[in-house]
Amino acid sequence: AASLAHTGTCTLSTATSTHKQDCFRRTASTMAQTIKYLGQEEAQHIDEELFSEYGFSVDQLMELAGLSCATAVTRAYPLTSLVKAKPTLLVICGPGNNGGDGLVCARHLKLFGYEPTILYPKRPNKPLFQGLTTQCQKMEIPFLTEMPEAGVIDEAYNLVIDAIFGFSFKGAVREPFGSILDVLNKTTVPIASIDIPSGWDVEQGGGTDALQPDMLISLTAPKKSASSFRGRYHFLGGRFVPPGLERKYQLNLPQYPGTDCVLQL
Ligand SMILES: NC(=O)C1=CN([C@@H]2O[C@H](COP(=O)(O)OP(=O)(O)OC[C@H]3O[C@@H](n4cnc5c(N)ncnc54)[C@H](OP(=O)(O)O)[C@@H]3O)[C@@H](O)[C@H]2O)[C@H](O)CC1
Ligand SMILES: [K+]
Repeated sequence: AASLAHTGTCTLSTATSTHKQDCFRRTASTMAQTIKYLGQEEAQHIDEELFSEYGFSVDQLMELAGLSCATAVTRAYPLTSLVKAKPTLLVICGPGNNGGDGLVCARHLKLFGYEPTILYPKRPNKPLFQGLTTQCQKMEIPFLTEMPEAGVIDEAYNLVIDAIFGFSFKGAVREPFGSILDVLNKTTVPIASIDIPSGWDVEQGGGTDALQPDMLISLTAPKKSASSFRGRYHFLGGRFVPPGLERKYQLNLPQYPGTDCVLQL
């Protein structure tokens, strides 16, 4: 029965439970195709409208986005599943709001029992990011002063969280992030990318030498590049979209279960 293909939830009485789970996952993923995959400008317009028309502040949405990311990570990599003796994670934060999501995510993961370490090489001189950095320091999360070598990362951490670039990334990667991405490409530890795998074109995806994350957490709605994602876990987070905005952009968001802030696609 396991070799039979289904497009709906399997009702075969002879099917194994694994087969039924596979069928269920395929059905969910077929349904997920109806979600709108956003272009770069569209994602930026939605973001701006959330602030200008809908009255949100950046810190509010960043908190919800970062909490979604931390929650999704706990679903995909529960504490009990980690292979290293300690539940260590490396969170790499970039210079924009994607990096801010990473700082919030790290803080919540610490509260969830993980041991995050942060690399934050380019810190914007703005109260929001200074506050998020202080909060992480007060949570006793260590900050690295430089990117470790690939072998050291593989030895020391269970997972890398990529919060380097999000939907405003454009052009060739500038330093110090080019070297950081080069190291990440040499690691074997799984990578969980927030919103976009860093270095990927937001719409076209990554080239042959691009990062291949094990997990992608799309915020608000997936971006076009998410259709090239081949990792194991694709989650949707950022459950804050008002109905008028969802209608205007025809996002066709799936219903989040109950009070959950994430949904596996
Ligand atoms: N509505 C939502 O879903 C929300 C999502 N959030 C998160 O915010 C990011 C988008 O944040 P934004 O600040 O607009 O942009 P990024 O984080 O993607 O990056 C901007 C910084 O990256 C630098 N940059 C851009 N291209 C390159 C490059 N080729 N090389 C090096 N550096 C680059 C850029 O530098 P500049 O010098 O150009 O200024 C910026 O510093 C979204 O993806 C979500 O993760 C919000 O948290 C909540 C709402
Ligand atoms: K990212």
